[in-house]
Amino acid sequence: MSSKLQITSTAIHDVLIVEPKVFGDERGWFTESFNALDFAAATGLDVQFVQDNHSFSRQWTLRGLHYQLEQTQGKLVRVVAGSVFDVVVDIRKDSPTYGKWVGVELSAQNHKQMWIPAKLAHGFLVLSETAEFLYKTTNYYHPQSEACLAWNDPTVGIDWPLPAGIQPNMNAKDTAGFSWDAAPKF
Ligand SMILES: Cc1cn([C@H]2C[C@H](O)[C@@H](COP(=O)(O)OP(=O)(O)O[C@H]3O[C@H](C)C(=O)[C@H](O)[C@H]3O)O2)c(=O)[nH]c1=O
Repeated sequence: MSSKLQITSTAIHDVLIVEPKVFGDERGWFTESFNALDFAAATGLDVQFVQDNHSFSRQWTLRGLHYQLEQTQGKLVRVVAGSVFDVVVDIRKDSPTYGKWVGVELSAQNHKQMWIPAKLAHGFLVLSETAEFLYKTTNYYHPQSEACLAWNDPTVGIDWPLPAGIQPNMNAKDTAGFSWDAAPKF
């Protein structure tokens, strides 16, 4: 166990919450948001990241639930401004947690990160007025094989923290996401 990283398991067996040590002082704080050696030591994983992504979203924006069928991407995700409810759905047919979902609040305040292995559907709902979402991926963007699982499929039953009467702010692609039954799986 790395002295600088706290790893917590989730209801999906290989989805991990990663919490880096935050060093506070009279000026503010410092943290190593990613350290390859510490990450490997704390998780036992050997992953190489090839792309960093950064998105800005307004409150109640919901992006997802996305995955790539080819060039599948492992993701290490975090929030640097505001807060989001980050969700992962297990779409691996041979997984003991197939069909299960996990949701965790990631925020600039809690410094929590989520490690999401490849072949999982991922999305998030913005809880704060705005949010900035950063993540590292283990493979490159491959739009031609992108798929989207519907955010509100009753079979998956994700319990999004949406206030009554509020509809999520989504693009057309995500609004037309596959139902659980129709969604391509691994
Ligand atoms: C993902 C991506 C997008 N783009 C371009 C394509 C579009 O012109 C524009 C917005 O793309 P999109 O609407 O797919 O962005 P998100 O809805 O934030 O997509 C992401 O949302 C969920 C939460 C994920 O986990 C995925 O990493 C990713 O699918 O950025 C790129 O140029 N490179 C990229 O890697």
